[in-house]
Amino acid sequence: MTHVAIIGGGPGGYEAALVARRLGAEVTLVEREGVGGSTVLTDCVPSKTLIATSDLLTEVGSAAELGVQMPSTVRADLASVNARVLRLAAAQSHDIEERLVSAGCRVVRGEGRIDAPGRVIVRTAEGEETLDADGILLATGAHPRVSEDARPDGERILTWEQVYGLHDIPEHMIVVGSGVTGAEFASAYTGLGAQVTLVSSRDRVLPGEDPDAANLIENVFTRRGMTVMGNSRMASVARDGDRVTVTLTDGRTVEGSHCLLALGSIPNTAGLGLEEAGVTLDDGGFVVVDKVSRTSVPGVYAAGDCTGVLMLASVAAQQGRIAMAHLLGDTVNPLRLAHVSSNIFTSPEIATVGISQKQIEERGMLVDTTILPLAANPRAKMQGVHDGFVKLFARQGTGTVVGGVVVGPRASELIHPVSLAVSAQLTADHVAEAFTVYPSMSGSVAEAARRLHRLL
Ligand SMILES: Cc1cc2nc3c(=O)[nH]c(=O)nc-3n(C[C@H](O)[C@H](O)[C@H](O)COP(=O)(O)OP(=O)(O)OC[C@H]3O[C@@H](n4cnc5c(N)ncnc54)[C@H](O)[C@@H]3O)c2cc1C
Ligand SMILES: NC(=O)c1ccc[n+]([C@@H]2O[C@H](COP(=O)([O-])OP(=O)(O)OC[C@H]3O[C@@H](n4cnc5c(N)ncnc54)[C@H](O)[C@@H]3O)[C@@H](O)[C@H]2O)c1
Repeated sequence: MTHVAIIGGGPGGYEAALVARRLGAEVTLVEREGVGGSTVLTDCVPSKTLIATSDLLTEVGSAAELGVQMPSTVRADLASVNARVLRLAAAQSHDIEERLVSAGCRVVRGEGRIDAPGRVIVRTAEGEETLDADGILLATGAHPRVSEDARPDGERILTWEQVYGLHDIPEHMIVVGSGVTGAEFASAYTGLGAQVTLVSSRDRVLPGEDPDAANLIENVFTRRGMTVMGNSRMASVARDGDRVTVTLTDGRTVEGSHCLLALGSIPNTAGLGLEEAGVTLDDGGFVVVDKVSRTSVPGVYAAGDCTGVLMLASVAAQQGRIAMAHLLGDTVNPLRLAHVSSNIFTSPEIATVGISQKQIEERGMLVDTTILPLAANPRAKMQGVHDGFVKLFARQGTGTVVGGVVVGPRASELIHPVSLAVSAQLTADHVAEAFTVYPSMSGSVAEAARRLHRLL
């Protein structure tokens, strides 16, 4: 039987393990922290659980518009919120481990490294174990980037992994970094009632995202009382008792009660024996892979954040599945990044799929674009939703939908018809002709598609 050794138990690793078992391989999964990985224990699952509470409070904040009087004391008990966050994360990790074990995978708690192609050494609490494997998958993820001059102390200066230890809503949270992580936490703590300052090194928040969506969210942030500091690069963070001071590279300072560092991630590729085994890394230390997750060494595959390819849980899982299909001789469809859908869990949410406006402009693609504000949607009016839009991109000539952006409440759900259209290469007319419920937010997806109708 083919033996597969997987290092790392996040979605890149555990989804691969399940596929490999289904394809008849013997599987050993090595994980040093907990099955589910950072996704489940520190990143995706905890942050979205925290955001669920923040969203509820944000919604309650608009109750008066819908004719409901709420007491002014509605507030979150952060100690209970964070206890729930950690409980849910631990339960999900446990569920995934049970799934793996009942599927017949062997899960080893320990630190793995490649000794040579075909051999993994695991350091466990009991000692060392050698695994001889026909195929190896690296799915070791990434960890928060910090700086020498901004050292997290786990109390006032925090990484996103440490915020669940807080028992009280921070009086003034300074979030440094306005990528997806920074924007989500800035939005969440604003919803939870904290004063928030977002320090952005670029001229706008979410620099890598759709410009209309980024402008909208920045306007919402400032309207809700957040201070957004553009073109502001952090040089250092210092703590003095219960105050923190963020000093910017131009000498300005910002003072608050807490600081959250959201400066990006570093791949977990050091100390894994990769260079010695001949696995090529790029300048950032990410494992270089092709579209079927192969590294430069035959039989060694890599998936997820350690590869730096679109750092999303869904992409990590897909890379892992593809790697196992390739290794074990099943039908393989190479990774198609042009079909990926993702969501930024700010309030409102920003969901995107397929090709972006930036890519359209850079590639000079002949694409028609339509943007339809949600404010005109009857359901949105009934629900008091004022911010959001649907934006669709369709190829000129064929009308094929190649991408889209939805900004609004539960945009993560509303994007699905657009995602289906992109992956099935449907035309805007197909999307327009499908019935939508009246009244519904999804009516705006169909209406936007109708606006793309062209007489060919
Ligand atoms: C705050 C935050 C929120 C996010 N929210 C979302 C979201 O909503 N949706 C989304 O799609 N993505 C989200 N992401 C991105 C997502 O979390 C990552 O893309 C995903 O975790 C990548 O999965 P992975 O399997 O590559 O790595 P991980 O989930 O990081 O798992 C890697 C595992 O490998 C283990 N490991 C590392 N080295 C070794 C070793 N030598 N031996 C044994 N084990 C080892 C680690 O302990 C870890 O458990 C978020 C990221 C952050 C930072
Ligand atoms: N909802 C989701 O799916 C979700 C949520 C969070 C993260 N992620 C993924 O994780 C990946 C990483 O996102 P991220 O936001 O953690 O990292 P990022 O690298 O995208 O953003 C970090 C930001 O910090 C800024 N920065 C760095 N040093 C700074 C300094 N000294 N002062 C001020 N700003 C500074 C950078 O310019 C950058 O804009 C992304 O691929 C993202 O898609 C996904």
